[in-house]
This record gives sequence, C-alpha cells and structure tokens, in this order.
Amino acid sequence: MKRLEIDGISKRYGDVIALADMTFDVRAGEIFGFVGSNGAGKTTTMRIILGVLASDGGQVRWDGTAITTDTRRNIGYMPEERGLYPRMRVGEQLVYLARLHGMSQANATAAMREWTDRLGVAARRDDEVQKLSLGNQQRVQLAAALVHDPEILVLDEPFSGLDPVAVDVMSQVLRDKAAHGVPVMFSSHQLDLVERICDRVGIVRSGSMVANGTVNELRSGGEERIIVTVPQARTGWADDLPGVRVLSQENGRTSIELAAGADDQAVLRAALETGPLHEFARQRPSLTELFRDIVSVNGESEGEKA
Ligand SMILES: Nc1ncnc2c1ncn2[C@@H]1O[C@H](COP(=O)(O)OP(=O)(O)OP(=O)(O)O)[C@@H](O)[C@H]1O
Repeated sequence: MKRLEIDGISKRYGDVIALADMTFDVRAGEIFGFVGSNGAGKTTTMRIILGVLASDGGQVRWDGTAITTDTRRNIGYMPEERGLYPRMRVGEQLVYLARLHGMSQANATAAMREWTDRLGVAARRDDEVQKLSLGNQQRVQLAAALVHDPEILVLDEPFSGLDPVAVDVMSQVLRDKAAHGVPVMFSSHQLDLVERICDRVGIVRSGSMVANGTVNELRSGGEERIIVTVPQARTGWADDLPGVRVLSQENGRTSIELAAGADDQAVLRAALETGPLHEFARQRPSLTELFRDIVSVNGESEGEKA
C-alpha cells in the first residue's frame, strides 16, 4: 500500500521550534485528521510536505521514495492562506490551474465542469471569485485542489467557515477520493467532524505528534467515565463521594471520573437519592475530551507560549 511518510521533520523560525521530529504517515485510501492547538505546527508540516517551505531536517516520502518536485505536482493542496486570483472567473481559473498541471484544454474543461457541479458552484462559473461568499470561495478552492486529479490530498482547514450543507458536500468528496485510493489529510479544529469522518487521527503538540491512531484506538487509551443523568439533581450532588472526580455537570447530566477501585454502586445510590435516574452509563471520552486532556496547556494557544 502506498504511503505518504513524514519522517522526523524539524523546523525552526529563529528561536521558535515549530517542528521537532514530526513523524507520521497517511495511507492510500484513508482520511487522516490532523489536529492540534493554534500554533502546534500543522500548517508548517503541510507546507513542508508541499515543498513551499524547506525543512531543517527529516524527509517526506511517497511510496518509499523521497518526494520530488515531480511527485509534488500530484498533490492536491488547499493552503491555509487560500490561493485563488480574486478577479479571475471561477471556471477560467480552474481550467487555468488544471492546464498548469499539464492537462489538455478539453480535459481541463471537463474536470472544471465536473468539480463545479459536484461542489455546487456550477452556477458561479462565470463570476469573479471575489464576488462569491467565503463558503463558496472555499468550495472553489477545493475544486482547485481536485481539478488536476491528484494522487494525494493535503488540505489545510478545508471545513472552516462552511455551512452544514457544504460540510456534507466536502465530506462526501473526501470519502469518495479516499475510496478511490487517495490518501487524504486535512487539518481541522472541528473535532466532532474529525471524529465522524476520519479513519485515523493525529494529535500534534508543540511541533510533534503526541497521539496517533483510529478514533477508537485513541478513545480506548483514555480513562473511562461514568455518565449519570438525573434531571432534578442538585448542583454538586456527587462532589463529596469517595473516589469521584466530577468532570462536568450540565442540564442534569454529570460526567464523572472514578478512581481505580472506587465503588460505582455508591455513585448509583447517591444519584437515585437526588431524583429519578434517566441514565447511568460507562463511556469512553470523546475526541474533544481526549484532545483537551492531551493538548491543553493552561488553555493557552501554543503561539502565545512560544
Ligand atoms: N513565518 C513564520 N515566522 C516565524 N514563526 C512562524 C512562522 N510561521 C509559523 N511560525 C510559528 O511556528 C509555530 C507553528 O505554526 P503553524 O502555523 O504551523 O501552527 P498551526 O498548527 O497550523 O496553527 P493554527 O491552528 O493556528 O493554524 C508557531 O509557533 C508559529 O508562531
């Protein structure tokens, strides 16, 4: 199976260590979610994969071979800063980009038609990019990443700012691409979405990969919680129970971490005393909860720390 390998990449900006031994891979046919706090190093990694930025050390490989300018032409890239010409018309621009990648005029036009159709911007082909809403510009940006039929997809926050319909359209396109054997990597802060559509997830902190696996693998490494729903429970009902740490209590739903060996039946009895019990369940943490555990550094972004 072909793999995009990011192997021991390092990068400094003056005193700031942006990447330190960043290592992971993205496999053909999978959707890989790349998550981490602001400033953790996601964009820097993607720029290095694309070759728009040079690393200080390490290697990017595709199918076992160091990636070259030629291989990079087969990557569909959606840069964080976006990259469309605001005054060029949508259709012209996509054809132009496809032609730059070596497609014939006829194939480029066909691909432009296909992607503007699939991404729901066919009616805007003759409009200047700058006249589109931000969400529609983003759909065109994805079309630009796809129009040359790339072998690899690297997308920097493709979902930010999209409405729920556009999110569905974009997710479906990424799934189709993966189903056709393309490795798809994207960064995002929308963890519920990442949890839903990614085959594997990598969590980045301070320029390194700190956790990496399927959502289930990551979740099974997290501490189990007990969820207790008693709509009428008074605030703080579980605070003094032995071995109990209350993680949250909202709208009658309390999430509890229980120390090893602590008595879950005592929690159940205490819950029943506060009112009618609707739910008592053991649950693995969500990706959002895991992320907070793994990444949060006093709630600061990494850029602020640096
Ligand atoms: N051109 C630059 N000059 C100096 N420092 C930079 C430059 N680009 C990035 N950095 C620093 O490198 C680190 C990693 O930044 P990067 O943009 O890769 O993070 P990110 O994970 O993409 O963040 P975000 O989620 O906010 O987009 C940060 O500390 C950032 O301040």
